[in-house]
Amino acid sequence: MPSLAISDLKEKKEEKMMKKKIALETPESDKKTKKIKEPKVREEEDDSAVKKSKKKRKASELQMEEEERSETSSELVEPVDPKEKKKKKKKAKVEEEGDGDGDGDEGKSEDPNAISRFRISEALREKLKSKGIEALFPIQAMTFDMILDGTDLVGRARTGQGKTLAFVLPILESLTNGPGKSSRTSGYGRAPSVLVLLPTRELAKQVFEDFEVYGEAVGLTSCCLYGGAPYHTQEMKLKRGVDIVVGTPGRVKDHIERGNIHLGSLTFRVLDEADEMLRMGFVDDVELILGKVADASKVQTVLFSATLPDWVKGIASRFLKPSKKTVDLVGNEKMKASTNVRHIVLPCSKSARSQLIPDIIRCYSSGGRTIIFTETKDSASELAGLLPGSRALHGDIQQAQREVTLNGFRSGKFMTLVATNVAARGLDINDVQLIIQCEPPRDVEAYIHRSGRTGRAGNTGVAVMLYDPKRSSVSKIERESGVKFEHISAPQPVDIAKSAGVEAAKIITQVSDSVIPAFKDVAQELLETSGLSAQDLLAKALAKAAGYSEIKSRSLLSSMENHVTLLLEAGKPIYTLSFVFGVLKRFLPEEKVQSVQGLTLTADGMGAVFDVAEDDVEAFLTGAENAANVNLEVLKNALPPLQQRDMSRGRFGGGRGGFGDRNGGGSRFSGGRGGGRGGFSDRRNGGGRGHYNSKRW
Ligand SMILES: Nc1ncnc2c1ncn2[C@@H]1O[C@H](COP(=O)(O)OP(=O)(O)OP(=O)(O)O)[C@@H](O)[C@H]1O
Repeated sequence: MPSLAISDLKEKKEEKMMKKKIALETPESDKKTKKIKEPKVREEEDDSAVKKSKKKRKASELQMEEEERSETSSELVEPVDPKEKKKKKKKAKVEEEGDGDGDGDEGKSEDPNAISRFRISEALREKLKSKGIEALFPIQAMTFDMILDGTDLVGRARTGQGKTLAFVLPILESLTNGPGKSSRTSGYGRAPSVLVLLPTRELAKQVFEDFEVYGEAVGLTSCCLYGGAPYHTQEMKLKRGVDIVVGTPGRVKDHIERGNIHLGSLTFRVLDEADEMLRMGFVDDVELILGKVADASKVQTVLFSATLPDWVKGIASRFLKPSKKTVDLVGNEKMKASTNVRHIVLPCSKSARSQLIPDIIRCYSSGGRTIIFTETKDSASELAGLLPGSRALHGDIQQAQREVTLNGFRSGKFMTLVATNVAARGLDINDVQLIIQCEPPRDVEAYIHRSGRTGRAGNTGVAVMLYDPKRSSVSKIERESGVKFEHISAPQPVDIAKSAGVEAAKIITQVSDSVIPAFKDVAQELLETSGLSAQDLLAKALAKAAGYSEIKSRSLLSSMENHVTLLLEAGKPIYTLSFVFGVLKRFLPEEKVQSVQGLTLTADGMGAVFDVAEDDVEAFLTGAENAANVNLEVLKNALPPLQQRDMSRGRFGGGRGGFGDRNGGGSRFSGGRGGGRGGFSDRRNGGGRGHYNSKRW
C-alpha cells in the first residue's frame, strides 16, 4: 500500500533531517561572516579569498560571485565611518552574549542565523517572532547584509526556502534604518521607494501581504497593483502615497501611463520570478517600467528565483549593475528541485486520469491539500468538474472568482485545487501535501516550480507526475532537474479499499448501541437468507459504509479500470514495437491485436508490456499457449522497468530501432518536440524558450 511508505514517522524523521540540512547548508565560514558584520571595505577585499574557498566547498554552498569588477563597483563601496565601525563591533559583541532585550535569551543565541544576529530592528524582530520566525533561512542569511548594504543581487534557492523574506526584510530595514532612509520621501502623495514586479496576480498579492505585515511594523505602507481588479481603489492608494508598490507588469505599466505612479524616486527594484515574467511575454512592459527610474545607478535592483535559466543571466546583466553579486544555493548541484519532496512518477493514460487521481489523493495527501496541474485551461476546468470537492484556477477565470477560489483553498473550504501554471510559481499555501502533475510539463523549470508548491519551509511533501508511456517521457525532466524519480504503479483499488475498510471499521465501533434493536431483526434475516457467512456479510456492510459497491481492477500500465497489463516475452531481444505486433498477429485475430493499448518495451529489451480489456485476457493467454517461443503473463503487482521515450531526442531512450508504430511506419515522434521553443529569448538572443501560450494558462 503506497501510503505506508509515507508514514508519519518517516515524515517526522525527514523533517528533523531537513532542519539539520538547512543548518548545514550555511557553511561555517559564512555563518561567521553573518554573525559579526565586517567592515564593507574588508568585505570587498576579501572577495578573492571567498572565491578561492568557494572552489573547495560543495556546490550546494554559497556561490558568491563578484562579477566583472568595474569602476561602478568600487564606487559602491561606501567609506566606512570609523564611529559606525566601532558601534557595529560593540553591537556584535553584545549580540554574541545575547540580544540584550531582556527576554531571557541572553547567552542562548546559539543559532548562527538567529534573527538577533542580524541588523534587524526590534519592531521587525517582534513581528518575525510573532510569526514563529526565530532564525533566518540560509538564502536570507546570506543575502541580508548584501541587500541592506546596497548591493545589486541575483538570489537563487530551491522552492520554499524563503526567498520572499530574503528581500522583504533587508529592504524594510534599509528604508527605515539603513542607506535607503535618506532618499526615502515621506508625506501625503509620496512616490514609492520600492517597486516589486511579479508574474502573476496571486503571487503579487502574496508578496504584497508580506510587505504589508512586516512594513506595518516599521511604519511603511504598500499597495498591490494587478489586473482584473478595479483601477479606482489602486489609484486612490497611489494618490495618498505609498512606500512600496508590488504588482504585475501589465497593470503597473497602465498606472504609469495614466500618470498615477512616478518612479523617479525609486530606491529598490525587485524582479521576483523574473524568468517567468519574461517567458509570459512581459518583457516590453518590464523594460518600460524599469526604464522609468531617473538614474539607474542610484537604484538597487535584486532578482530572485528558484530557477535561473542561462538566458536570465542576460537580463541580470542588462538590469543589474556590473558590481552585482550572485548568491546561488543551487548552483551546479545536480538536484535542482526541492529536496524535501518525494518525487514519484506513475504511468497513466489521459482517459484514466479522473479515475486514478482520487485514489492518488487518498494514498498520498495525508489528509492535507492537493494541487493538480494540467497543461491547459480547458483540461483544468474539465478535471475540476470530474473531481468532487475540487475547484479550478486558471487565467480565464475572472479575477474576483480567482481570489475567492484561492481563499477557499487556503482556508480549507475545499482541499483540491486544479490549476494551470498560473499557480505554479511562488504560491505559498499552508499544508499542501501533494502535487499531481497530469503530464510532464514542457520544461524543467515548470516541474521544479510546480513540485515546489509542497515541501515548503522545511516541511515534507509528495509530487506525483503522471505520464502516458506512449506519449510522453520523464527522462528529460529527470535528467535536467536532477530528480531521481521513484517509479510506482497505480494504487490498486483493492489496496485502497482495504484502508477504507479499516476506517469504516473504526466508524462502526463508534456507532451507539442504541441502533442495534432497530436493525437486529433485519440482520438476523439477512444471515438466514443471504447464504453468506456472518463475516462476509459484515465485510459487505463495511464496504458499503466505506462507499464501495464493487471493486474494479485497474491496469498497472495505463491505470485504466477493467483493464489488465500483460507482459510478452519472445525468447530473444525485442527491438521494435512492430515486432511485438507481428508476434501477436501470429496467434490472435487482427481486431484483438488492434485493441492492445500502451504497448511499451521493457528496459532490458527482452519484453513488452501492454494493456488489454479484462474480458480479452483469456483469449490472449490461450492464444499464447499455442504460439512457439511466446510467453505471456498477467502482471499483478508491479511493472518491470520500461524504456523511456526521450522527447528531447525524439525517440525511445532505449535507442534501438526507434519507435515503429503499429502500421509499420517509422517513428512518428522522431524530431519530436525537442527542437527550439520560440519565445522571449528567440527575439532577444536567438535562443529557444517556451513562450506564453494563452491556451495553456
Ligand atoms: N526564516 C524563516 N523561518 C521560518 N519560516 C520561514 C522563514 N522564512 C520564510 N518562511 C516561510 O517559508 C515559506 C516559504 O517561503 P517563500 O514563499 O518565501 O519561499 P520561496 O523560496 O520564495 O519559494 P518559491 O520558490 O516557491 O517562490 C513561507 O511560508 C514563509 O513564511
